[in-house]
Amino acid sequence: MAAARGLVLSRPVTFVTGNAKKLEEVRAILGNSIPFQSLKLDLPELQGEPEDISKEKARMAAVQVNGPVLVEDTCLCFNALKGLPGPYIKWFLQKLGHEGLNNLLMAYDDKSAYALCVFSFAAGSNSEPITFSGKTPGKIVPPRGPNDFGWDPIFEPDGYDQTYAQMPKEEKNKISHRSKSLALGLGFATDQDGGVVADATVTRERLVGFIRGVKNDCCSSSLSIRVVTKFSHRSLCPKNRLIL
Ligand SMILES: O=c1[nH]c(=O)c2ncn([C@@H]3O[C@H](COP(=O)(O)OP(=O)(O)OP(=O)(O)O)[C@@H](O)[C@H]3O)c2[nH]1
Ligand SMILES: [Mg+2]
Repeated sequence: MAAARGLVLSRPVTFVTGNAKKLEEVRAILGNSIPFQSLKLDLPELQGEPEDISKEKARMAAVQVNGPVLVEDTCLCFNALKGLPGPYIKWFLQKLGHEGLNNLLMAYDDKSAYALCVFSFAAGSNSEPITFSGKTPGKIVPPRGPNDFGWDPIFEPDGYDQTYAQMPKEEKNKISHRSKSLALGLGFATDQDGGVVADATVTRERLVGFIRGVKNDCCSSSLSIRVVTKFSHRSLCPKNRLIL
């Protein structure tokens, strides 16, 4: 296991999002573990794969903030539709509503879906962002529960008989796509063996890129971040945690 050492960033991390509910959840999940500030900005979004969309958001955010940033992109993926609406869920939800989203699956027996959250961290405007993805499997159901956040009322996570919307917030935050992604990226939630509780993937190449990027942007001391993660590829580094 690598020795623990702090990484020093020039400025506190800014979580950039135009979505107040995301911010609320990120605050609840991170608590006081990692200090961060937030900036309400609705960044333009690429079309394409979730990871590329998230990374590009991070690049744009880092330029605007001129410092270390965290962004995320959230997808709701229907297996019968080969992952669509995916990153386009915001527009599908706006145009079709909960009923319309259910109707998209009318022709299919398979109602399974997954919520995917891709966080990207860029240490500064010259750094290549690194992404962390968290995924929660479930199924699409007719809406149940309060309608205060997006598609929460129509997503029932596997192993639960409640939709995200019906679950107490703390319960959702324990198992959500968002908390899994954050757990992987920031080493927030660790299990009893010290492994990260996350259904997510990170490769050695991405970590190396991240470390290089952070080193490029390291300056004077105002915030120290410890990133704890676990290689998901068993042959690469089973049960290992990397502490930067
Ligand atoms: O029911 C939900 N439970 C969630 O946990 C969740 N997380 C995001 N969303 C919604 O899914 C779309 C993602 O689009 P999105 O990632 O581009 O977000 P956004 O544009 O709202 O904010 P941001 O891009 O400025 O961060 C938007 O409609 C969000 O409201 C959620 N809905
Ligand atoms: Mg957006």
